[in-house]
Amino acid sequence: MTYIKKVAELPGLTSVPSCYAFTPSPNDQAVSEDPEDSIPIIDFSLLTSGTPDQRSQLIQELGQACQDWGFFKLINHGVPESLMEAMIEGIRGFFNLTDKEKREFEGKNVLDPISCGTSVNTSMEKVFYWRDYLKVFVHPEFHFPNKPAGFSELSSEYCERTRGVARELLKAISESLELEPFYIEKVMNLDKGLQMLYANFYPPCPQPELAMGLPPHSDHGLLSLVTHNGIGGFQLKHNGMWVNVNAIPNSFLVNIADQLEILSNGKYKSILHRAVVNKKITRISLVMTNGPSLNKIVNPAPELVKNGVDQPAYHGITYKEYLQCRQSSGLDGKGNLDRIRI
Ligand SMILES: O=C(O)CCC(=O)C(=O)O
Ligand SMILES: [Fe+2]
Repeated sequence: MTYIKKVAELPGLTSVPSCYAFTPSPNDQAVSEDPEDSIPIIDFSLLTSGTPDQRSQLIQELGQACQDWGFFKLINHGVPESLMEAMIEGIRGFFNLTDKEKREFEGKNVLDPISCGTSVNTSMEKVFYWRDYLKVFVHPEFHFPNKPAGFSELSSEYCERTRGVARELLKAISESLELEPFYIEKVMNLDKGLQMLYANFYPPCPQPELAMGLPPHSDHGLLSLVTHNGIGGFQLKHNGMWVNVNAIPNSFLVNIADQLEILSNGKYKSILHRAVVNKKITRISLVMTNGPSLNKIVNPAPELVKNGVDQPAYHGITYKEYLQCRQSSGLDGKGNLDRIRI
């Protein structure tokens, strides 16, 4: 297995090696011409320190964003910008380690607390993605590579802060579903909730139209908080078209993930998104997924089944099994969720 960083740095590389070249389908390449201005923006500070009126107005906007987009940009979230920037530099430092150093952290199994590698699952793929990754379980137990120096301490703080933001958002999302504020927190056992960090490294690519950073997929947890180094490449699917999303500086891109789609019985749908690559600049992204505890069986909330739809739309499944199925079937749109749809 060769890291894509190494491939991209080969002197005189002018074309994509065939094992990274996809046949582009015209349908899939279409990107919406609409300005991205319509993507909802949620002001987190109104949730935590707004007046009761501002808070309830915001919860309504949040519910609308979850329903219409499954996605929003989060501003004024209280995580220091310096910490976010330091994390991106920590990730850069990690991928700049030697191959030998990185190999120490290669995991074998989907439930290994630390793993790094290239593409998504090279043992199954015929064509590889233009992406190196580091994936770490950071809660309920904090694991982390011990290199580069200081990165683990920084990450510990970042994980705790983003977990706090996610919990506050999940409280508001519970309310937007007309459930009591701590509903999701309690039924998902968030005190033992699995939080995972994904660091993605996409080096420049000589033919970005042939390669793919990450294929269309939805995230597996409840809610993901994404940041990046300011380089475009994140696209989400909205009304059948891909929309380019550029982050507002110092904001999070927040997406609804599969367990929240199940819990809400499909009222809030997990969003399909992907990462495209570019010719000039390395793109780094940092994704924090916040999920239930591993042994939690996730079901549609009975309160929501009674209130709206007649029948549960998904079979219950433990989060652990869900992760294992996803790993063995690969990143395939929303295929993993489709398997448990009733
Ligand atoms: O690189 C990105 O912006 C998105 C990454 C992503 O979707 C993921 O790691 O799940
Ligand atoms: Fe994702």
